[in-house]
Amino acid sequence: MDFPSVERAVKVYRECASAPSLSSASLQKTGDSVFSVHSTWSQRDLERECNIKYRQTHIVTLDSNGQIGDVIDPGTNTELNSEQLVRWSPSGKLKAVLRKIKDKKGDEKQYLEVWNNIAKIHNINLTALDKHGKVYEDGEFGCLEWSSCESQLLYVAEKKQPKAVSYFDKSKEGGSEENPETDAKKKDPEVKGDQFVHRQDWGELLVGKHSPVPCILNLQTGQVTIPEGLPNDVSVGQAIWTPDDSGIVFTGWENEPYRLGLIYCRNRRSAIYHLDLSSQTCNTISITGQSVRSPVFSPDASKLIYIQNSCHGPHMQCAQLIVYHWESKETKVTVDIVQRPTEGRPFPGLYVGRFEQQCWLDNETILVSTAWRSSQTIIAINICTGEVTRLTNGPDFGSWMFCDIKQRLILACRSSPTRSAQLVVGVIPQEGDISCINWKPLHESSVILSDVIWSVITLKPKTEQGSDIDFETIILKPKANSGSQEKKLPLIVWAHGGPHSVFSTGYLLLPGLFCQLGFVIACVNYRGSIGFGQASIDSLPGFVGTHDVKDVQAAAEAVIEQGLVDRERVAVSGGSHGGFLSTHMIGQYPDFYKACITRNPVTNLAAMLGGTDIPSWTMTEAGMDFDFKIAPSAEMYAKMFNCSPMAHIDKVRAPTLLMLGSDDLRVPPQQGIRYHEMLKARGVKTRLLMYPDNSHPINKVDAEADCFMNMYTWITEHL
Ligand SMILES: CC(=O)N[C@@H](C)C(=O)N[C@@H](C)C(=O)O
Repeated sequence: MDFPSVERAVKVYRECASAPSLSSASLQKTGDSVFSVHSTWSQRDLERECNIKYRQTHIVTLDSNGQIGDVIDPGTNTELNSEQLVRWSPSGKLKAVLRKIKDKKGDEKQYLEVWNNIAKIHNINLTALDKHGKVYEDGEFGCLEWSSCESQLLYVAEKKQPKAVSYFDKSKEGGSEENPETDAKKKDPEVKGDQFVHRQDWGELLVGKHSPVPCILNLQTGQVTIPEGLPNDVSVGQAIWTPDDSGIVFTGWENEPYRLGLIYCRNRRSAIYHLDLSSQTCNTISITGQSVRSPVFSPDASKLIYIQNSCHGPHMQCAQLIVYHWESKETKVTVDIVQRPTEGRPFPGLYVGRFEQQCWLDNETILVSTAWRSSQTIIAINICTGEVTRLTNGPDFGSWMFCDIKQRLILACRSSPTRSAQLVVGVIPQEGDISCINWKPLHESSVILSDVIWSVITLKPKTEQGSDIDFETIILKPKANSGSQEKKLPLIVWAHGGPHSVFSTGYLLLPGLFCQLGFVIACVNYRGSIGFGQASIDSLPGFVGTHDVKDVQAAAEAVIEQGLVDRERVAVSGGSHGGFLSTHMIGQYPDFYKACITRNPVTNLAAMLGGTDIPSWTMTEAGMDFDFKIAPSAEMYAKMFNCSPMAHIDKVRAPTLLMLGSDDLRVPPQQGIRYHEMLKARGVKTRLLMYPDNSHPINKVDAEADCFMNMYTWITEHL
């Protein structure tokens, strides 16, 4: 078959990759029945080789019936690359902005600004205050919270460490009149001989984040204080004010005995704490020995909700929703873990990282997005009864992210495999069925793949164990060929990473690109994916390399049975655990797959254990309990090796492209390098691309684009 030219692939990449992705969106009430929608987007800029950030504003009015009236787009997109966090005050009159700026010497400085509707009214140089290290702006720990009286801001930053100096540093032996700066710095405590002490951080994508502490900026004095009374050896994040501003509530992750990588791992031991600022006493609110996160107060301040799941086992799990009554201190599980959804009770459970800042419809109902089989769905939860109502379930958009709620106006972002992100608003009915929402788009999707059609198929597993758990596959087909039997198309089978994550029917850049270029794509949500109940998740550890492999193969066969695909031209792709699966497929089905493309693949669990930021993961997925003290035995290493792709290396024949991020702390590049060397030594065609300054996702703009073009040329050369 003639594949589209490389030039065509470049053009399609430019078009599809130009789709902006939403970073944040919020609603502000700006008048009677008038709301403004501020959204921040990130977009690849191939010319500048970076992601740019910009803000868009829309105005939404409600008519006399309380329904959406006009949507006005003033066309005021503004690029904003120095803003790290933005937070509107409770009254909506002030806006706090954390900004990162390079000074004339090229050193990075962080400022906290406050704006009113006319101008900037405060600007505090946090770096110059020198009370703490960098402010956290990530999605795990980061926060920026206004006190209810709008005079204080709460955020999280790296704890200031005593300065480490050499025993031989003469400048430290005494101040001098010529060097007053040295004298001033001498006021800070100094520790001799600590310069090279290893300080563990929170791992992949959280490099340099060791010991976050809460910080309070008083806007009247311009002073920052780090509250006293914090628990020892706990990393503080997601801090919020208590309703009367007398204290703070936060998530604290245990630092001891050592940190395990936090990103993509919602099973780290943590607790919800309440610190009383005047008495400087700190108490736990949640029970200990769990993994908890995201505390949020109800609007009437009577209840605190948070998310809880086990701190043992799989890295992502179905979670409980906990309600804590602030006065009585009583705790209740309001939404429990769902083992197996059924036809009568299809809700598959909660899979939530963090609640949105404003998630309350009223004092009883919260709104949240969660994985629901192969879609991302907005649900409403009555926290008194635990009743769950699905608010989004249309055929056109499979991915819905809840953004904000003001009064009964809801702001959401939706997408599908053929349409990039689109902001929509709707009004939640006061009475009757709250899922009857007429959604109104604020703009068109910036990319529409009109030549692609998508569907989801449900499959039964072909293994005895766990055979009662079904799984799904998202299929993308080029429209022109979807009805034709004559010209069969090449197929790419795609496996997601994790393994406990999911492909949702939102905008999928790489699968969409390949489909635009004439491939059929099967994105497999094998057993163990999130969104299908806890029993599905628990069915995989101990069976990786078997159950997941069989499900991926069953999905490939099912798509071929539909008659559109040429079974002689099948390739496999995936990153990380998806790379583990891709390399397994070419080892276990050497006649079936004609090419393999993989990003930072796990190829040998036994070897990964010593180099990854999540040694616990390698043991759990191989079916063993992790203990912080464990020094694995030879049998344990054997178990990990035996379920790895490396155990099948002798059978591999498919040409294999490996793309590695040199700075990946999650799956060390040696995993891919060794696999590449083993293939070379066996005469199997292979190519290794190493992307400097890229970590696990390989998502720097130039690297990502280069990955795609190399994937395309590799596949078209070998299919
Ligand atoms: C928990 C985790 O990070 N596992 C990795 C091996 C993995 O598969 N990561 C996923 C999220 C990825 O796609 O990179």
